[in-house]
Amino acid sequence: MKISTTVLGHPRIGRRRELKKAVEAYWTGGLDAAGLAEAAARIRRDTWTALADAGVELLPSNTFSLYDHVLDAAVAVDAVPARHRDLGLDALGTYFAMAHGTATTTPLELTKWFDTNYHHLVPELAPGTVFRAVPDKPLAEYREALVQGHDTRPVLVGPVTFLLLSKAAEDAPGGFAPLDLLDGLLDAYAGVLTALGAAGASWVQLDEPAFTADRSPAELAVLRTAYTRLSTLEGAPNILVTGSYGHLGEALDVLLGTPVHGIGVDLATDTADAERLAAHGPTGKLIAAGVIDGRNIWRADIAAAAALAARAGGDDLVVSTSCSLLHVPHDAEEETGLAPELRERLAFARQKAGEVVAVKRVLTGETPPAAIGPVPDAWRDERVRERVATASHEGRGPAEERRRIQAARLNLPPLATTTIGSFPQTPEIRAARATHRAGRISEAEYRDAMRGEIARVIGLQERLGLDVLVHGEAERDDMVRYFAERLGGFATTAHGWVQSYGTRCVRPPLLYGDVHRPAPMTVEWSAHAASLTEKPVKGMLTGPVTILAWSFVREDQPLAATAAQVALALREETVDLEAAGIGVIQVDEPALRELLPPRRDDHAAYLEWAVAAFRLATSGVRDETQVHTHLCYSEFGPVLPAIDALDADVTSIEASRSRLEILGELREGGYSRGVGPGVYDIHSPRVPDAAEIAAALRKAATAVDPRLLWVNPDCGLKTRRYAEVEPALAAMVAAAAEVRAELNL
Ligand SMILES: Nc1nc2c(c(=O)[nH]1)N[C@@H](CNc1ccc(C(=O)N[C@@H](CCC(=O)N[C@@H](CCC(=O)N[C@@H](CCC(=O)O)C(=O)O)C(=O)O)C(=O)O)cc1)CN2
Ligand code: MET
Ligand SMILES: [Zn+2]
Repeated sequence: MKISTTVLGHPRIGRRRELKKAVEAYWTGGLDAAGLAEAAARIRRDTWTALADAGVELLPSNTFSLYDHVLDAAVAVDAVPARHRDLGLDALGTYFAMAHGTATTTPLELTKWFDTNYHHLVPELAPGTVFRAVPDKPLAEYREALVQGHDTRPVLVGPVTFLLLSKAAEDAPGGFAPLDLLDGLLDAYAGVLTALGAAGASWVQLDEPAFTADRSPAELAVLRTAYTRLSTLEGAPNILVTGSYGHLGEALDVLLGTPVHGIGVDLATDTADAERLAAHGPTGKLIAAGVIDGRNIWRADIAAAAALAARAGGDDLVVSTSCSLLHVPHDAEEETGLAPELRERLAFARQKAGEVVAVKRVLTGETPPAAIGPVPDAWRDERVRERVATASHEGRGPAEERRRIQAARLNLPPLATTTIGSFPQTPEIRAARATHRAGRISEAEYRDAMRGEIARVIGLQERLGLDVLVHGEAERDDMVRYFAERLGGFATTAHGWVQSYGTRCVRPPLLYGDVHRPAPMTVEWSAHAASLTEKPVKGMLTGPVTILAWSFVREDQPLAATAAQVALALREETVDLEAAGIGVIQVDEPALRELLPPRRDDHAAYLEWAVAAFRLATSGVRDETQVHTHLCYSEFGPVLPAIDALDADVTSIEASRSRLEILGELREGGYSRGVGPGVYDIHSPRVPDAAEIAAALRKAATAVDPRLLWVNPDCGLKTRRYAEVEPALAAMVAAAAEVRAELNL
């Protein structure tokens, strides 16, 4: 029996976010293309060195990306939309134009990468799309590693997942589906693979995570066709097909029936594929057993992982991670500020590479597995457990009734305008936070700076004529981390950055113990904002599901139990906000869709606890207090009934990059609550004009009852600059007035 070790991918932002800094400097002219290339090469070198030092034998390449690996895949097959190609920019310019648009062109749509907090760009395809192999990037990275002494396995998004993640271009005819383009795409992939083979690569990894979700017989047939063809190509490397973020199930049987050379399974999310492989008997293929969880940061039980790998693998076993390590930070050893009993339980990318090697050593009998001690008693809180056991999420009156009471209290115009919560995080705000953290300004000085910022943001919203104001979230470095820093049971890291999209990164908190709220978290800021204006100010909280989704969560109890603890803490906060006179409270759940399991069989159980947690968090306030929620970043079809069950009074929802498609779905579902479909995209620096927003509003008003309609951007404004935000919001307010007059509301 042969055993070796690998990881399916690696963090690519650099240990200190060097990539973010380099790319952003390139955009603003502070760094030239050569400087950017150098920074990128340093990160790749560090990655290969780190993996080799950890003892990993089979190293991947092309796991690096300047922005996004799905965008890279689109470029590798020349799937560049005409509007970006026609800009006439150089390759790098075209690449970044696809990623974030220009003053005159919209970017590709951005959406969630499976059930993770990573976001990928969505390739746009049309019947006329002509694919062509453009293997430059994987080839260059393969050769670069080779020069450094590493014969790597280039990694690409698999062709079928590529098509399933793509969307039909806006001008594509009705019946067109990206899968129609399979033949042409396989030709292009064949070109890329044979180029890599000619350069000396003996293996490539093609990721097909789309097959850990339910797939139709037709889609499974496409998988069979694709891999039968690609694995019998003259001159191509051996192919390792991986399925991450769930079990492959039927797709595993399909792949076993093709001549593909290796299969990677995610056994950390679900062990079902190990059973399927064990039942199958000898496969004659390399099996990459993903026993080390690529998505969470708790140290693995090495003995259990070894047993699982042995069950899945046959004569040619590769101990591996369940997915790319893209979703975890670089190195837990750097977190010297954490309590030792917590730090010793953590495994970030560097430790996970070590775990893969440790599993092999156990399997080969070289070393016994190290044991992990029991969870410390101090992490339990019996009072929290008691309160959760007796909590109820009943309490508010019927939605219709609430609507009437709130309308009388708030006295808002139809098509009321608002924003999603955050205003730009300016260099001044960040600098104030950095100097405060460094101890160079006092708590009081920092608070004064934030209060001043709130006053400025309130003044701006009054000048712009918005109807429901926000305090702007200046005091929050991140909408989850901010709460984690104020809740018991959480810890935060100093350097634990993870890429969210492009150059945007987050430091997910560690949720290790029972959660409780020692003191109010947001009341001071919201009350200050409300004291500065006659208009209603929305209190702003992050919901329980999103707090879990964007943290690394304990695994010693069901998520539902942890969610209820977080929800109770938030409920206490809503009650305090209400008591402070805040009449509108928004509880953001942008990650509601994200945690939805890939298999339909698992949806109901998830949605039940997710909805229950949201309702627990929001049902403690009186009927006259208007509860808003905000959802973004996904296709919401599968969770529409759950959105209704949240029982929020108003829901704002990302819609502009997906061309308001959500509205049709809402209408069909008979949605009868307040709804604010995002009328412009805030993820691009492009400033919309009033005519374009008015057009979006007219479209929205035909899809839902205009009396239910709110007017707001797609998401918060924290990533934008004031130079973009002010004209965009002015255009939004003007468009609302125009359409309000037209509709005679
Ligand atoms: N957790 C989470 N997930 C999410 C979202 C979100 O808001 N939060 N939004 C969606 C989209 N994702 C996003 C993710 C990140 C950012 C974002 O803007 N991130 C910032 C970092 C935010 C942050 O923590 N800022 C810190 C500053 C951290 C920092 O850079 N510190 C410097 C030093 C301080 C300085 O000089 O700024 C350093 O460590 O080097 C602060 O404001 O205090 C970034 O990448 O630039 C935006 C959207 C989906 N998922
Ligand atoms: N209230 C938050 C904001 O405006 C919601 C963001 S959803 C990713 O930034
Ligand atoms: Zn949002």
